[in-house]
Amino acid sequence: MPAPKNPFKAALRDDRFQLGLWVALASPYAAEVISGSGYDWLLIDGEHGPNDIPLLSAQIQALAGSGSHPIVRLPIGEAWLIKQILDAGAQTLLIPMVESVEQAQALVRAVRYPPHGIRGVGAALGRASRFSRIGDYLETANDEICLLVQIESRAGLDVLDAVAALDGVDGVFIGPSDLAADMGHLGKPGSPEVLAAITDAFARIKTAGKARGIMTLDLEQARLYRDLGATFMAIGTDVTLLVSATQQLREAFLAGDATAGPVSGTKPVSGY
Ligand SMILES: O=C(O)C(=O)C[C@H](O)[C@@H](O)CO
Repeated sequence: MPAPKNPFKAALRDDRFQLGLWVALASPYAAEVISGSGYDWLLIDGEHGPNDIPLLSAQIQALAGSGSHPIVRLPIGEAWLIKQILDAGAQTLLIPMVESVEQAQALVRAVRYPPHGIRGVGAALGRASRFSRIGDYLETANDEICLLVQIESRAGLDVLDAVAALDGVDGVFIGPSDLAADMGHLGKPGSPEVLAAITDAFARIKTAGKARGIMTLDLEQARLYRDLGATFMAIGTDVTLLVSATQQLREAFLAGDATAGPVSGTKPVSGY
């Protein structure tokens, strides 16, 4: 029995657009709630969410069987962290702040077993092999791992073509917030200079035949990014949605406007 197929990697290979959401509440319960909302992927954020390996693993478990594929973002692309989270069952990783070809090459090797890489052999202890119940895991795992790297600085843009061309890099995610900050537009990812850099980056990634990823909290910007060729895109975060929905509901009630609730038109399950 081989390693589980990676539906997200297959979709990228077929150039099928994938819509996602950022999940940073560091709660398996919240992740499971969100997994019923129909997103193709959910980004479990180990960089800016207060997550550790056990919590990241629990959120991967919470999404099991849902239609939302878990993409785990590690805080840094260290081989030992990659080994742990792959053994825990992650099949798609997003690694932030890639700024050299050597760094990207090391990431490719970290997600692959020898002789093609350096991933430590221990999956028999982890969810990845269904605790050794997948007998052919070692021989079939490499092909079902999807490696996404983040280019989110001017240094990263300088090496983008070489990074995107690497065998084993399946997609490149442009981090608009960090890229804007590095370009001198802190807090302004929609700045014309940043948008021009993203537009150019998407074209270069497409030339390399790889998937283009991005995220935004602005639906108008999301449609623009989609028109620019985004292949996988997140359009919100659990944290900001929770803040806005709870605040809007209170304000609507206090204003006496019962129709303006953030989820008006959605009836709770009967017996609520
Ligand atoms: O630079 C970016 O933008 C990203 O990498 C996404 C952010 O880190 C995400 O946390 C939303 O703010």
